[in-house]
Amino acid sequence: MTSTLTISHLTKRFDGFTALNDVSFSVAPGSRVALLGHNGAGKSTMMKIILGLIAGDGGSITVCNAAPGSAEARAQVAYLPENAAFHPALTGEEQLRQYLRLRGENPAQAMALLDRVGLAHAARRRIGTYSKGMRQRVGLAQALIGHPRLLVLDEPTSGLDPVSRRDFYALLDGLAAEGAAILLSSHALTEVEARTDHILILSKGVLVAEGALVDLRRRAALPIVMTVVPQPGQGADLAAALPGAVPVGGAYQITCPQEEKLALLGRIATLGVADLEVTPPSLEDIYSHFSRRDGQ
Ligand SMILES: Nc1ncnc2c1ncn2[C@@H]1O[C@H](COP(=O)(O)OP(=O)(O)OP(=O)(O)O)[C@@H](O)[C@H]1O
Repeated sequence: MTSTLTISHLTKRFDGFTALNDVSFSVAPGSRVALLGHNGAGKSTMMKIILGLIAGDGGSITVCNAAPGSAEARAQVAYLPENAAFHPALTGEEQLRQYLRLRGENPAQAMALLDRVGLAHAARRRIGTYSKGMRQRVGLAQALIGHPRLLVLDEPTSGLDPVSRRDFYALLDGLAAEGAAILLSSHALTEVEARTDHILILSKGVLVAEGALVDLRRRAALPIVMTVVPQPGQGADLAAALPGAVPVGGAYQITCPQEEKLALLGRIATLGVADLEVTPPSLEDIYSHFSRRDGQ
């Protein structure tokens, strides 16, 4: 399948400072890709290059089979900045109609777009009265104009409450299911872990890890944690049978390397415990592992 976005050996320097160093990756249609990295890692720089706002210094980049920033690419790419700003005196509908006109589309689509992002009820209210979550939805509605093949979203859920975040990702899921490719940056690793298919980790301008969460987890080879709940009155026996187990609120936690997981599970099963929970390393653990390896 042809990639919607292909970046090959991309390098960007600012006055001798290397913001992106030999970065290569691609984004397939219908995939939800998270771009992670510390402050200053190069995420925004990458997005600006994808959008054609600035040029790279080396390497190549193809956006929807076109050069970034070309009319062909711009027609197929949508961007949502972290803090989308709108005219506070316009209603949601008026703002959307204006964007539609600017994109050469029929302004009558405004209500359908607002409905799609759950804002139809507030379409005739001024944006100045909208909450942050509602303004983000206006931004997303604007980004949906013209059925883009690639959505570039810069920290789209920052400042949103948990329900708004969930709704926002549900919308993205629908777009991805229709074949749109989504590249989003985020510092909210827990939600990224659950809602994206592919993860890119940038550290000081270098792509230090890339893959599905399950691949990154395997490559990081971080220990897993087992939480074992003893049968009533059996805590001391359980602790004696599992050297290294740490008591935590009536249960015992054991940390073990991935490769010893199954053997340990077998041993625990013979002990007749009341309950058992296996916690794999989180994306936060994996992210720290790959970022810190490079001195972050
Ligand atoms: N126009 C510029 N001139 C000089 N340096 C720049 C310029 N734009 C970005 N940089 C530098 O490039 C590096 C990457 O910046 P960038 O904004 O891409 O990081 P980021 O990963 O988006 O960070 P954040 O999470 O804080 O938004 C930083 O060190 C930044 O200071």
